[in-house]
Amino acid sequence: MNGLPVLGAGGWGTALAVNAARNGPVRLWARRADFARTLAEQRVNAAYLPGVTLPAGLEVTAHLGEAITDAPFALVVVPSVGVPDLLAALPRDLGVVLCAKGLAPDGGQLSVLARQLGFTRVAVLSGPNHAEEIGRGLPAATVVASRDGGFARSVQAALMTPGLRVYTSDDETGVELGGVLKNVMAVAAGLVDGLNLGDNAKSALITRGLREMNRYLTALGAREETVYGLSGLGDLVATATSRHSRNRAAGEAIARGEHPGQGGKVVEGLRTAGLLDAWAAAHGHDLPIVRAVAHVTRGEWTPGDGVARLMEREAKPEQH
Ligand SMILES: NC(=O)C1=CN([C@@H]2O[C@H](COP(=O)(O)OP(=O)(O)OC[C@H]3O[C@@H](n4cnc5c(N)ncnc54)[C@H](O)[C@@H]3O)[C@@H](O)[C@H]2O)C=CC1
Ligand SMILES: O=C(CO)COP(=O)(O)O
Repeated sequence: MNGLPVLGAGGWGTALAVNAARNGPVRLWARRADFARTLAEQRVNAAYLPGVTLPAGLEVTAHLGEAITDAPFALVVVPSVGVPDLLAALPRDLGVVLCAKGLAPDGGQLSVLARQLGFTRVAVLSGPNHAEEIGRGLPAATVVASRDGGFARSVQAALMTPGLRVYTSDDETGVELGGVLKNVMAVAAGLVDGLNLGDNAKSALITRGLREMNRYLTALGAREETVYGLSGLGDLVATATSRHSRNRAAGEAIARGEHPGQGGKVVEGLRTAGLLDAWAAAHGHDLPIVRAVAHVTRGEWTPGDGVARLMEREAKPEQH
């Protein structure tokens, strides 16, 4: 086997693999052998990305060693909970492109964890990128960020296609955390939708959510221009307003008193809200929307309580 390794055969891994196969061979790794066999035989990922045919240059394997042999780098596209174990199983001289939009178990960045584990070529990939649209080849743009500019450009070359415009950045923290935070804001946007609070409320939520993202990201060293780029504002808009978003749909379900599960597909914002709320409490940061989402998703506040607490905060200038 040869080609670009894409590790994780959910919706996003499959869409990235289909896109990269326009440039050359791709090896898609699925954790479960029976699932890998089904994908290889049916040439479609009916469970996570229905309606998208797997092209001929895309091979599927459940053997991790086979998937990465002789490859300079791999895309890591499993949900954030699975990233630590997968990284631990990879050789440290492999470049890793972290594509999950979630946090490490300690609430820190997955890119920081990768470096702690001994990886030296680390990049993050994030942007307004619904798998359902990229899998179909609809036009989209994304960002690959790495401290190592040469590595970012290699990843850019592997993923840039007529359907996907890939920009580079050296602001790893900004690009990574934009995608993490916007998921929580999308859950909040779903709560607004499910409660039928209207367009003004949704717009206020998105705008104040962006302000909250800006406070958190810049406190952690991100550049403000990154917050207003594709991986920040771009992905916030894409997710908070999308019929595809599982995070938005989970918020909507909670507001209606239903279970937030999305048919076995990962909803990163639910886990992230709790981790970020704990981080904010421990470090004296004010993240009111994150706090409301964490309390509502844990069932400690009703969705109505969450809205009331946000509306009743102290009066202040817009810039604060
Ligand atoms: N779906 C999308 O449009 C996009 C998703 N992402 C991010 O990509 C990451 C993966 O999401 P999706 O592919 O959408 O998820 P998904 O819910 O479509 O599929 C998850 C896949 O990961 C596998 N998996 C679950 N736990 C695992 C583990 N511990 N080790 C290995 N494999 C495991 C599942 O079997 C499944 O194949 C998430 O962090 C998500 O936020 C980022 C951009 C777009
Ligand atoms: O990250 C995404 C789009 O950029 C996908 O969002 P959801 O996980 O909410 O579906």
